[in-house]
Amino acid sequence: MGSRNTLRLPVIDFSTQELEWDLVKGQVREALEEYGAFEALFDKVPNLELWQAIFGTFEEIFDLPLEIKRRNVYRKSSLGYIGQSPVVPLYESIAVDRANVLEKVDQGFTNILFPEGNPTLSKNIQSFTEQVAKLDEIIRRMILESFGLEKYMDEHLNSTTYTLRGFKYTSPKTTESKVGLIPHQDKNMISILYQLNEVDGLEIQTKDGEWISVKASPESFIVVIGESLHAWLNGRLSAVYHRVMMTGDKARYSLGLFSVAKDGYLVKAPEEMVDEEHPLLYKPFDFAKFLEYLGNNRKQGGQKVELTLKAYCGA
Ligand SMILES: O=C(O)CCC(=O)C(=O)O
Ligand SMILES: [Fe+2]
Repeated sequence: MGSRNTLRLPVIDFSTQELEWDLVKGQVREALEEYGAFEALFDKVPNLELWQAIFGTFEEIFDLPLEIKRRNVYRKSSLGYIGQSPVVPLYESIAVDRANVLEKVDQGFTNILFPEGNPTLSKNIQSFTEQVAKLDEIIRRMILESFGLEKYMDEHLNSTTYTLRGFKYTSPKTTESKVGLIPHQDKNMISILYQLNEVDGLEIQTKDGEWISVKASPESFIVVIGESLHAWLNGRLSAVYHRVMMTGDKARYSLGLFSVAKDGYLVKAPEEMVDEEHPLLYKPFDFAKFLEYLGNNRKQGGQKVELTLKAYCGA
């Protein structure tokens, strides 16, 4: 596998007042076919103060003793706290499930951490999610249109909900690169990543196995395709491998908004995507059950099992 280079991901501008829909749709399709990822400019969103406010609370959580984080955050909320594992010691993250629904944020996240309530936090999380979700929706509309799948638009868009995750990568305090997050494909539909401070580290793998270092800017998001969308499109787009590499003496902070299929919804490739040339790759699957399978295998020390969607429901 090659070394990191200075290639840049395609940059796509979603921010003009009158978005040139067909032109941008073509750019999205091309970037996703080549890289499974791109950099998106989206002026309807940047509200750094709001995001830093959300992250300020996440940081307070990161600063709690591990025992308390695990007990209060991980067990009681549905996805919660992950971190301080021997495999990726620099990585920690906190998740808010159903982050687009105010009462779910209140019940599943805020009220657990702040029994006396913290309506501002819930509102900030929900409004961040709502704004970034607009970008997720535009991208998915463009993808469906570009594959001629308009008749599935409402069903597809209604089939998902959003998880918001905050990440902290502790500095390795070395000049040599250390793994912050191991190479992986996301499991969900689409991930939209936003780096909150000046410490870069995200890398995207190209088809030739080269790693592209992403140079983050406050104006842009990194959009990444996950395995669920890859499966729903029966392999027409690939879920891109990416990782985080850390050097130096500063921590890295980022946020990610993940569109995920709702519990109980079967992710199933439309018949238009299946033909002789493209035989069905995955049996229909329930995303929540897939996550459960991943969790159970990990708990049983199943690291040697290939924990991919293919292993779970390959056709
Ligand atoms: O922190 C980042 O920029 C990447 C996070 C990521 O890839 C993930 O959570 O799946
Ligand atoms: Fe990821």
